[in-house]
Formats: sequence, C-alpha cells, structure tokens
Amino acid sequence: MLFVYKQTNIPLVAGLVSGLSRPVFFGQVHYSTNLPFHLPNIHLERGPSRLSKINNPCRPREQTRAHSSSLPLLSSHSPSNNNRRISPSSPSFSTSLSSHHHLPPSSKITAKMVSNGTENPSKRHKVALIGSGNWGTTVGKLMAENTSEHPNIFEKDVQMWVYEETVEVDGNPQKLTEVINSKHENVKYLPKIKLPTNLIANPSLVDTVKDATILVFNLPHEFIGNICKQIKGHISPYARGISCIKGVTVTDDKIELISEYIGEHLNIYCGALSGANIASEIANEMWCETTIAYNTPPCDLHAVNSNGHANGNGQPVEEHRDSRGQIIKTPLVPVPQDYPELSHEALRSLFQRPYFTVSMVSDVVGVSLGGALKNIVALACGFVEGNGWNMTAKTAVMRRGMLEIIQFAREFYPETVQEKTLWEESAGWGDMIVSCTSARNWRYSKMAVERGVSIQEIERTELNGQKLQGISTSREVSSFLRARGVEDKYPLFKAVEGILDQTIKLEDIPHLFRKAQ
Ligand SMILES: NC(=O)c1ccc[n+]([C@@H]2O[C@H](COP(=O)([O-])OP(=O)(O)OC[C@H]3O[C@@H](n4cnc5c(N)ncnc54)[C@H](O)[C@@H]3O)[C@@H](O)[C@H]2O)c1
Ligand SMILES: O=P(O)(O)OC[C@H](O)CO
Repeated sequence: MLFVYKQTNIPLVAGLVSGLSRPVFFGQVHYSTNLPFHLPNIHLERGPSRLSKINNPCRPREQTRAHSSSLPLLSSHSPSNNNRRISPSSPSFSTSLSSHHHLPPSSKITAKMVSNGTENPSKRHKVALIGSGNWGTTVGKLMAENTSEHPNIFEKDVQMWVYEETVEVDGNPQKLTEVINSKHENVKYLPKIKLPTNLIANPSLVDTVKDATILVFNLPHEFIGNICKQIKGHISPYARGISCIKGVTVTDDKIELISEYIGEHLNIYCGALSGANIASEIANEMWCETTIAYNTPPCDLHAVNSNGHANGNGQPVEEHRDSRGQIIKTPLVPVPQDYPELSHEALRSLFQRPYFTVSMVSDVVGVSLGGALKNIVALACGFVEGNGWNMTAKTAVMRRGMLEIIQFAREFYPETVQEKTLWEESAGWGDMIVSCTSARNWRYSKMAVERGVSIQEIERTELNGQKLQGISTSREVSSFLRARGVEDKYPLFKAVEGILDQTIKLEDIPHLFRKAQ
C-alpha cells in the first residue's frame, strides 16, 4: 500500500520540518521540500517488500566468516533503517521524524519511543579509526566529540591508528603518536587544532582494531590493501566499516569501490562517507555537509521487519546485495543484539556535529564514485587554471567531468547506482565544486603548471607527507578503461592521464571535448 501525503497540513509534520533547509530522505519518508516554511510531500510506503525472501544472509557468528559490502535494491536514498517501512500510525513514525532532525529542546512535539531493542543495550560500540592524516585526524576529532556525547551508544575512547613517524617538536625528535597523546595535537597533519583527549593515537594497527565494532577507514587509498592484509583475522567478526577514503582499487582489469574492497577482504559490511569536505575547515568547525551511504544489513536490525520476522535471530530476512545487484552469498555475522542497533540514526550520531551535517543515503556506488572520480576532474581544473584560463574553462571541465562520472557509473554499475546522488548530494556536485575551486588536487596541479614542474615534484616538496589522490586514481581509471577499449568515450579522464604522462598537451583539451560531442 502506498500512502502519499501531498502538502499536508498536519501540524505535527509542519512543526517537524519547519527547520529544514534542504531535501532529506529517511525511512520510507521523502521530504521533497527545500523551503523552510513549506510543507513537504511525504511518500510513505507500506506493505510487502519488493524483495523476495531468501535464507537469512546472516549467520550466527561462530558459524562463518562474513562477506562483502552491499548496495540497495530499494528506492534511492532509502532510508535510515532502510529495510523498515513506517506508516503514520506506526509507533515509530513520530520518533523517526524527530530523531533525524534533532529537534530543538523547545519543541513541543513528543515522540513515542520506538521499540527497536536499543533502549537498554548492555554493550557499547567501540570505534576504531584507521588513518590519521589531514582528514583522518579531523574525522577522529569529530567522532571523539560524539562518542563523549553519546555514552549510551559508544565507548568514549576512540583509538586512532597512526602510521608512526618521527617529528621534530621544539627542536627534539619525537614519535608522532607520543606527541598526539601528550599535546593532543597532530602537529604534522593537522597542526594548531586541539584534539579531544579521548582520541588516542596508537602505533599498533592490530591493537587499534581489537574488539572494535565500528572501523572507520581514513587514509590515502593506495595504502588500503596493505592495511586490510594486516588486520584480517584481528577484527571482530561482527565489525562494520565506514570508508572515508576517496579512490578506487583496480586490479587485473577489475575495478572496485574502496568500501567493497574492504568488505570483501575483511568479510564485513562497509559503507562510505564522502562529501564537499575540506579537512582544515571542518577541523576549525566551519560548517559543511557530507553524505554517508550505508545499507544497514538486515540481520543487524533489531526490530521486527515489515514481513513480521525478527531480524538477527536466525529467521528469514530480506536479502542483502552488493553493488552489482548480486545477492551476497556468504553470510554476514550479525551484530549481537546486546549492542545498540547500527541504524542510520546511530551512525549519524557518530559523525554529525553542529558544524558537520550528515545526509544518510543508501547509494554506496554514487557516493564512492563521486568522491573518487572528482579528483581527476580537480587535477584538470588546476591544469587549466595554471595555464591561464579562467572560470569559464574550469566550468566546462567540471561539466564534462560530471558527465564522465555519470557515464562511468551507468556503464560499470548500472544495477544499483542512483544518479540523483550525484545531482543532489554533497558527495556529488557539492564535492565537484569544492574540489575544483579550493582543494589540494586543484591547488597543487595549478601550482605545478605555473611552476613548470611535475605534480609529483610538487607533492614531494609542498605537501609535507599529504597525498594527492587524483594522480593514482587517474592512472587506475585510465588503465581500467583502456583494458576495456572504451577510453575514447572518456576524453577528460584520458586527457588528465595524458597530461600527467606528458603525452597530451593542455591546449588539446577543447579539441578532445569536441570530438566527444
Ligand atoms: N584532506 C581533506 O581535506 C580530505 C577531505 C575529504 C576526503 N579526503 C580523503 O581522505 C583520505 C585520507 O586523506 P588524508 O587527508 O587524511 O591523508 P593525507 O593526505 O594527510 O595523507 C597522509 C597520511 O598517509 C599516511 N601514510 C603515509 N605512508 C603510509 C603508509 N605506508 N601506510 C599507511 N599510511 C601511510 C600518513 O601517516 C598520513 O596519515 C583520502 O582518500 C582523501 O582523498 C581528504
Ligand atoms: O584536498 P583534496 O583535493 O584531496 O580534496 C579534499 C576533499 O575531497 C574535498 O571534498
């Protein structure tokens, strides 16, 4: 059954949405308004799942290793607690609205508690962060602030794995981990930002991830293979992941989203966080938005699902699929029910800050590809601007770049990608704009052209250990496209690789674009 409320004047709903300034999606409720004083269109779905029932993809933890990431079959931007349908009469309806929008304390609206098993869990999620660069440390800061504020969901301490190195402090060589833990500052990768004392630098990868139920991956993508090898067998079997990494992995002509790569190699489920996010701005608590794509595995839901079967206890649940739309065959190990449910709400409470607005979606492909491929476009914008061309040329590059990202997603992930993610979310056009106007790939590729040196040289001399993800992503994506004989369909991606290799001249870009019309 489909409920559609158009421009409803139900006071409850009006009150709840009056603070919204952008479209948000949650549950099966879609607010299509972006006007603070207008009422939303609300679409509520109910009734049998569009997914058929299969054997429970989650097995008790002692039975098996878990497997892989997944992607949605449900509507785009499906939901917090994405397999759950809610109706206006459902006890969860009012709570869902309020919990997603952090109603101010003055709100007169009272919401009923949802009976989802999270009210009195006996355990707390332990969060581990793998990576401590510019963005890694920033995300560590905001997560540690949140674990302190949500003691009902998370253990307070956040372990942060640091790739140990020696830094000079007050003229003395010291270990970076020791400096972070004594000064509460990452003097190398995020200087002058005070870090919470419950963000703990740890030089041991295995010790960092020990017993963690939430693993947050945040380091340059070229290191993820080695990281997965090192922690495999040392993580909790029911750990869940979030990848903040912008990149893809390409091996033997196969391309994989980083979240999928992590999922497959560690046999866990992993979602993705990406958006128009400049670490130094967020670390200074300047407001911005981000997008998190996460498909709560059905076996992790505590509540009774729409089919009337309890999840996570061995009864049938809806299937879980990967980014190619394939049913995941190797079962996941469910997160035990004595932990708070890892719903969209719980994840939002780990990442959202007053200065960091989180939009939860289910499109892992759109979020991941938007974040990875825009780095190639940002390099192109830097090249163009360094060459003396201006905003109009950059706009042409951005437009072409977005077309190629969409084309790439359609060509290689047609089963599950939701193109609206790229149009509407921070992880799409938002990230494209910020990356091509103020982020590192743009800034330093511009500098390389202006100085007449290679971008690798600039990375070595100017970035103090930080990495430009666009360089390797360009090579990886080009090699993947070439292996399939389709590189000419992607003239911008091809041009960037050619400029990096000095086989294509910058001035050829307009001609290459014209050929592709
Ligand atoms: N910096 C930003 O503003 C920003 C914003 C959003 C997303 N991102 C993405 O986040 C990811 C991480 O970026 P970042 O800015 O935190 O990193 P960064 O560019 O600061 O990279 C340096 C990090 O790599 C680590 N490192 C160096 N050698 C290593 C090795 N052999 N093994 C493991 N680690 C090693 C360093 O210790 C350091 O932590 C990237 O994919 C990036 O695209 C960055
Ligand atoms: O500084 P960059 O170029 O790595 O980009 C940072 C972020 O991805 C921008 O959203």
